[in-house]
Amino acid sequence: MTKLSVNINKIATLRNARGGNMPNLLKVAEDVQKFGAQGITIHPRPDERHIRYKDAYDLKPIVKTEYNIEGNPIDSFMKMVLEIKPEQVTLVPDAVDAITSNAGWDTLKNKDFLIEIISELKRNEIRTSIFVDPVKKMIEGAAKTGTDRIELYTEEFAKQYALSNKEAIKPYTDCAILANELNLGINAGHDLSLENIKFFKENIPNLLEVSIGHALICEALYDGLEVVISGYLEKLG
Ligand SMILES: CC(=O)[C@@H](O)[C@H](O)COP(=O)(O)O
Ligand SMILES: NCC(=O)COP(=O)(O)O
Repeated sequence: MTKLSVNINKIATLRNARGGNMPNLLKVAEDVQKFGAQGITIHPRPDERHIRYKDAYDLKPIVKTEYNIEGNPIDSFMKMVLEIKPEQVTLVPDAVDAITSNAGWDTLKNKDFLIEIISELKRNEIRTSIFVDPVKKMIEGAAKTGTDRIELYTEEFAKQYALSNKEAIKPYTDCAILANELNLGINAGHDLSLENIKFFKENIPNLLEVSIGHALICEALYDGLEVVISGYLEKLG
């Protein structure tokens, strides 16, 4: 089974546009779970332009499924996740001013740093995942960091799929086979959508979890969160 974790960053973006509490992020998180999503993902950024650190704390008692917090493990991020203790922390090597995530870890160059951060998270009984490009030597490097899982960075797949280039799945499938051999759990995310998710899932052996935000919220503008979430669950089932 592949779990659907809904990234609610965009709900916070909309709320922040007017400075009030509409839409209510906590209510949306409750409803998303009620509609069947098996997790909630947030990716707070240092400028707090969407999810704020306070939201991350407020969400803790609301998330009854799996709480996944993503981000660059700068000091303020680590302090926060060690206090909140979500089920999973996904490490992403974002630049401070990145518009969105745009690269996976170089797991070779950052090996010692990742080992240190991952050990600290695991000492606190938090499952770890690290965001990686579909490049075999980066998967091999990931296995040496001690991480529980990898998150395959799927932007390039999504871009090529939209151009009908289905061959673009190959590096993802190859890396997934390797990750399975190395006993790494496999998550995936970035630009996954109702259009491309079924094909992606069918080609990734043992895909444990996808985190989806941007497309899912855009799709929900037309069809509503409940219908869209059940659409994903059907395709992931
Ligand atoms: C790691 C990843 O792909 C997502 O977390 C994405 O970066 C969401 O962040 P934004 O909502 O800031 O684009
Ligand atoms: N980890 C990926 C994520 O949380 C959502 O990415 P996107 O669907 O907003 O591109």
